[in-house]
Amino acid sequence: MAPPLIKICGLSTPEAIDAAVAAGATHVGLVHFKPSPRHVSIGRAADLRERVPAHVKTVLLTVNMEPAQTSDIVQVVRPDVLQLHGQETPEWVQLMREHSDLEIWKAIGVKDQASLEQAQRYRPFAHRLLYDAPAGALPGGNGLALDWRLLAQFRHEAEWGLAGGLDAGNVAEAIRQTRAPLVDASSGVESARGVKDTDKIAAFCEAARAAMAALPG
Ligand SMILES: O=C(O)c1ccccc1NCC(=O)[C@H](O)[C@H](O)COP(=O)(O)O
Repeated sequence: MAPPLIKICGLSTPEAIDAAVAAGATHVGLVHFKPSPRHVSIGRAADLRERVPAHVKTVLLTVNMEPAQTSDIVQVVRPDVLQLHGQETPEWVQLMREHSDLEIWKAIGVKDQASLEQAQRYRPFAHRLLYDAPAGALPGGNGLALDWRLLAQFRHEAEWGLAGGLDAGNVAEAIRQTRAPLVDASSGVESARGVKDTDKIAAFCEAARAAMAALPG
């Protein structure tokens, strides 16, 4: 079975990066979106990225940013993965794909079966679909869960991951129901909005690993 993939998103301090790496996260997420309490400037994102060891992937998250501007930022931050978390169209994702060597993830707000089916339009262009709750006050990072039953019933033909309202207390059940190969948490590993909590990060990673290891076959 493939090793479990665990992403901790919305990291904005060196201490939070270190906590996620020490806890065994496979991916760390940097949010570049000014309205977010987790926003990091390009300079800060580049500094934080320097701190991430080679075995952990850095995910840079943007929202509805023009491809040309995104390319400029990518050159400075040098992430491993670009996570598009807005209303970027499949054509937009295709353009990014054609003009960069990066792994590209498209976040999808899942509200019903139809939205899940619509999301498959991104399959030829995105390396991974990241299923999240529908947008709330922010496009993501709202601590809201989607209906996991939708993913459990779906026949996945793309690489994918589960985000939205996950924490140490519910991630095992989320994995049991959906068999998600990648789980992603932000709000659920914070002590206050935008403030990451070392113990919660460690507990989340531990619970996710144990649940993935316990999956049958
Ligand atoms: O975290 C933010 O503030 C944010 C802002 C705008 C777009 C996406 C954002 N976050 C994405 C994530 O942190 C996760 O990929 C995902 O949405 C899970 O968040 P949460 O429900 O808080 O665990």
